[in-house]
Amino acid sequence: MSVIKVQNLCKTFKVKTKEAGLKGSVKSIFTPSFREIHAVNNISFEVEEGEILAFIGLNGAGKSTTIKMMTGILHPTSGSIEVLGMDPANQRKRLSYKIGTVFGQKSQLWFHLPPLDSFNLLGSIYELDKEKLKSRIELLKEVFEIGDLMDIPVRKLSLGQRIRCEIAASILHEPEIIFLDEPTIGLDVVVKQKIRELILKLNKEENTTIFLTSHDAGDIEQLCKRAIIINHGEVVLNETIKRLKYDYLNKKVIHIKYNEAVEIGNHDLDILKNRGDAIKVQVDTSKQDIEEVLSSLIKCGKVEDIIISEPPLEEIISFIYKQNKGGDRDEGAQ
Ligand SMILES: Nc1ncnc2c1ncn2[C@@H]1O[C@H](COP(=O)(O)OP(=O)(O)OP(=O)(O)O)[C@@H](O)[C@H]1O
Repeated sequence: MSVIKVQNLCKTFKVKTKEAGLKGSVKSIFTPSFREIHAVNNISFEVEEGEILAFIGLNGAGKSTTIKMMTGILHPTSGSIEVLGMDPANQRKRLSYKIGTVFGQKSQLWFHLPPLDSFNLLGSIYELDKEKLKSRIELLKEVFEIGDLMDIPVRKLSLGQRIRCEIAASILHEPEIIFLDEPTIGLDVVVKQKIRELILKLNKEENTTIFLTSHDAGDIEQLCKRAIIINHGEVVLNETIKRLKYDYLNKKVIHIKYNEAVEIGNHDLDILKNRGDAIKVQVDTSKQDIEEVLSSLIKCGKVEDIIISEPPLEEIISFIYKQNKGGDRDEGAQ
């Protein structure tokens, strides 16, 4: 069953333009001119109940504008949105009881208050029964391991601690859908992994539908089953992660350091860099078994260090854009 239905959605912003200098400023007062930014340009997609969907694109592609329309913050210019059978723009309050939002860069917790106070305030806003709120807070304290943080003012929490509290706060009222906009931004790898585990647990145990935007390939690979990629406010790809992995997320880079210079031999390897004692090899996992490549490299000499990395998501998205003749951008489409 689809819990989100978006059809031919458009959002156009009208922004005032001004010529440079004092003359331009005066002219813009008496004869203002405008230009249009088509932030979201005729997109359609659906999200199934219990799905974790990645909604990705480079800066300025239209992700936040779409989320804002789906949560009722912005009104569409044209097209339609249905979230849990409701029209977000006209039923924003009713919808807010059923959805949760986390904007990684903005806090919904009161900065100078401890999380417990914010949780109690949010409980009142969502009109939760006192006993139910208490037991929900107890459960979230345990699952999110935030029991020790509940009395510390939010401004004194680390970013990772704050994000754990943010996500807990966003699901206090047991929403059916949560919108996570960059939930792991700025976090170190260990905390990132913890947040990913919590998101998966939430999806599994409460069957919460998750609409996720992220610039982190790891988030997408580990959490999502499907990704929608947008560019210039248009959907350029709507594909399963399995397919995406096969087509685009299949490149891994092995950095290997030996204690002395080695001879790699006649292997069928895509060597990006060879310093003798340090070698960088790219593996296309859809064609080569990474385990086999690793074991052949390990046999070449005494290994001091191995790192396996993947290309940044931006690189992958740019590649997809080029394939779809979209081109890159960091500003609004005209
Ligand atoms: N209130 C606004 N007024 C005018 N233009 C806007 C407004 N909000 C967004 N835009 C423009 O719409 C386009 C899409 O912006 P949006 O914030 O949706 O992108 P995004 O994909 O979320 O980018 P990012 O990853 O940087 O957050 C951009 O060109 C942006 O400048």
